[in-house]
Amino acid sequence: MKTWRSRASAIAVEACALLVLIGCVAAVRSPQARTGPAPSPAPAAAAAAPVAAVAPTISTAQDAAAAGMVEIRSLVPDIDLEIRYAGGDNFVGRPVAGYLGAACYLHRPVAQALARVERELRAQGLRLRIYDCYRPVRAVRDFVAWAADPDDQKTKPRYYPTLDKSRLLGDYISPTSGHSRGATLDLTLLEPSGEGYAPLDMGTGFDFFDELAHTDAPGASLAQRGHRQRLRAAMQREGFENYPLEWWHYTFKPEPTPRTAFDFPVR
Ligand SMILES: C[C@@H](N)C(=O)N[C@H](C)C(=O)O
Ligand SMILES: [Zn+2]
Repeated sequence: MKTWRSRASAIAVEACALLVLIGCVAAVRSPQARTGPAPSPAPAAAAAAPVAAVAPTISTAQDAAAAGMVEIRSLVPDIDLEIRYAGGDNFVGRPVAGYLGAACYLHRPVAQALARVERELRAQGLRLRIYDCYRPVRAVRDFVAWAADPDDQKTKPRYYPTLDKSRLLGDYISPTSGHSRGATLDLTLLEPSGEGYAPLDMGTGFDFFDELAHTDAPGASLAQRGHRQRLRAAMQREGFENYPLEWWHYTFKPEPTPRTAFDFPVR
């Protein structure tokens, strides 16, 4: 027959086991235990957001050369650049801090890989349009401050009509963006149109923060998903990985400086 002492120790063991289990579940659910921010409801959102697992250190490099980066036009002089954060046509609705000009800086091997993508696409009659490349840390801080201001909703109809502004930080705007490490860029495909080139229909515009922008969104038409897959295939062939929540966002792997972010201005 069990004594009260042995019954008490059995209960204590069970209680400990329960606590361990609760601890494990809490750890799995805790944002600190994940590499990315809060999960989105759609299946594609199960992918980890492009947030550094360890906060990167910020380099003191004052310009691209010191950072080991090159401007893409030094390799492809006529590449199509539409650097949105250097002007007012973006989700913030004004030029973003740190963008003093419209330029695309990337670490040299990343820029070289991008030049190869452009060359392969030109052979198929297509081209790239680049929306953003290296993004200074101060620009990311500007995004974070904008996201924290609920009074400024002027770009909501165009950029996040279905989402509350408080939901953008994390899945759609990273507070420690890979762009600041110089191996990530945002881009789309262009096709011949009239005298020049026009963007292929991707189903949403650049920086449209919505499930429809998830690369494999079931809501996109077959043709739109086909265009997204064409961009993804061309980028993957040269070592770039897509972020599944944004059809336009790619990172070259392995990153040349995975633990270092930069803060020199884009000019
Ligand atoms: C803001 C958007 N263009 C983008 O780049 N989003 C990802 C998640 C990022 O901020 O790194
Ligand atoms: Zn991006």
